[in-house]
Amino acid sequence: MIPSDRTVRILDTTLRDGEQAPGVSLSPDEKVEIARALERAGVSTIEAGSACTGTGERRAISRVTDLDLEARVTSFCRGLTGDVDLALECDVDGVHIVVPSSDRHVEGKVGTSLGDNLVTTAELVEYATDHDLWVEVIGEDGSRADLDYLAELAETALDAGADRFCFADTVGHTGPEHTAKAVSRLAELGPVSAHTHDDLGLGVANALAAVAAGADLIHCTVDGLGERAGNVALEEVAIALSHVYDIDTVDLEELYDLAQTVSRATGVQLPPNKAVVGENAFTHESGIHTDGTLKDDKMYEPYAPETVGRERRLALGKHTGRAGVEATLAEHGVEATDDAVAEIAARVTELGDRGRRVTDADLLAIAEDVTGDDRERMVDLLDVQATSGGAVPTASVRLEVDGEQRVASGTGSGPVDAAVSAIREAIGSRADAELESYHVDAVTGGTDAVVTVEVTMGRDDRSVTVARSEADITRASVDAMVDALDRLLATEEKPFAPADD
Ligand SMILES: CC(=O)SCCNC(=O)CCNC(=O)[C@H](O)C(C)(C)COP(=O)(O)OP(=O)(O)OC[C@H]1O[C@@H](n2cnc3c(N)ncnc32)[C@H](O)[C@@H]1OP(=O)(O)O
Repeated sequence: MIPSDRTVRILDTTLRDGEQAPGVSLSPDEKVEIARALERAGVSTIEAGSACTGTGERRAISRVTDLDLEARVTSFCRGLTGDVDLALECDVDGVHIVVPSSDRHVEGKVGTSLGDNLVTTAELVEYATDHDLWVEVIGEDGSRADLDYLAELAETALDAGADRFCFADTVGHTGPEHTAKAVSRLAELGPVSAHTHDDLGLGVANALAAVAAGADLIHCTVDGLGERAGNVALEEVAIALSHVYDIDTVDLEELYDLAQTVSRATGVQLPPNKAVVGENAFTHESGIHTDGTLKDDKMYEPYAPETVGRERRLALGKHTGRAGVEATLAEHGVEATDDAVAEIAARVTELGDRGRRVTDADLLAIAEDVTGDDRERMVDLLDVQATSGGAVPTASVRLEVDGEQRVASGTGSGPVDAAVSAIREAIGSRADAELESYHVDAVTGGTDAVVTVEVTMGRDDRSVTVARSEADITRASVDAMVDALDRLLATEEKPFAPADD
């Protein structure tokens, strides 16, 4: 049990351990952007990188220290005074001195002895504290170390002046019982942190066990990025401590923005089912859940999506029931009789049965078919042409807008971007909408693959999702966007300015 009056702080290591995820490399600008987002969330410490890695990394760490944040900014250092010197060059507030603690790491990796390792650790801590650095000593591979030796190492570090010692489950090897046993032993000696990895999917369980046993600083990464299966995810630790134990760590409302910022910068997409920040975390498709949620929004959610800066969404698919159909139609200003709703729900399920995700546009088309309500299109795509490969990708579109033909062209970073500019030019700014999301999936293999483009466009407080499948990605994208625009504008009176708008 963790009492709610415990103070627990978050140390974020996205910029160091998170960046060690294969394929991830952050530019100095990206590190700065993420550090600012971490500061907004209120983490206590930002491990900005490993100064020993090279001049580029040192430049990036220095950019973060230059921000003069409230959060303590630190660097990873191996057990080498040279690494501490390099960290000092970046003007960090503190260092994590990583020393081996298991026999495997002491003898097999660093090639020293258990006794010499203690001596070196004490010397390094004194060296770093002499330079006015905040010092955390991390006993690398601590979960596989002999616990008596780990405690001796911690005592040596603390006696030499280290601010804290960190229990590291470096390879994500252990479980909550051993974590609790080790951390409670270390906590008798002084302040303890915990650094857990998710190789067994036990990162959060071990972090919470560490807190229960006395750790008061938890190393995390945003989105759980990190070596191999990753580190424990900041958003998961923060929400678990808040929701289950009533302990505040960071500003929870910042979590979604933080997750998106890191995902964009690293190029690592979030799994849809990821706790807290995944696309599906507050999305309901199945009929029973949707119906229950519409009756009481707490019915199928542990906490409100707004708590973590998100919104609830209803999705359509194989498991949709009448309540979900009625609510989604209402969002688009469509009313239907009970019989029509039942028929539309049956057709949505049928479409879902074919393995398709059902979009808003699908639902509205089914509804029109069932109710016999024809509607006039506000925007229709007559033609699109795009060229790429030259200096500037360009596109031209011919649209029918409110009964009148409009032709426009645009340029962009690629043919799709150019086509979007052309559409914007053709419809005018008063009828513009925001492209909220854009996904492309190859449905078939090979260079002749059919691609499915799914776009969500929003205008005021409404959004519409449309999917199109074609061999030509530009055509599919433009078709989907024009359809979404058409659906968004259909409920408005005179959304278009004159042609010369
Ligand atoms: C659990 C963790 O996350 S550990 C952090 C991992 N982070 C990194 O590796 C940071 C990025 N790494 C790098 O930029 C490079 O590996 C550098 C600059 C640190 C070192 O590069 P190189 O000199 O080419 O060494 P290389 O990468 O081949 O090997 C690592 C060296 O660090 C030593 N080392 C590893 N851990 C420690 C430690 N805790 N204390 C002292 N030395 C250590 C190894 O023994 C090895 O030294 P050796 O070549 O004398 O055997």
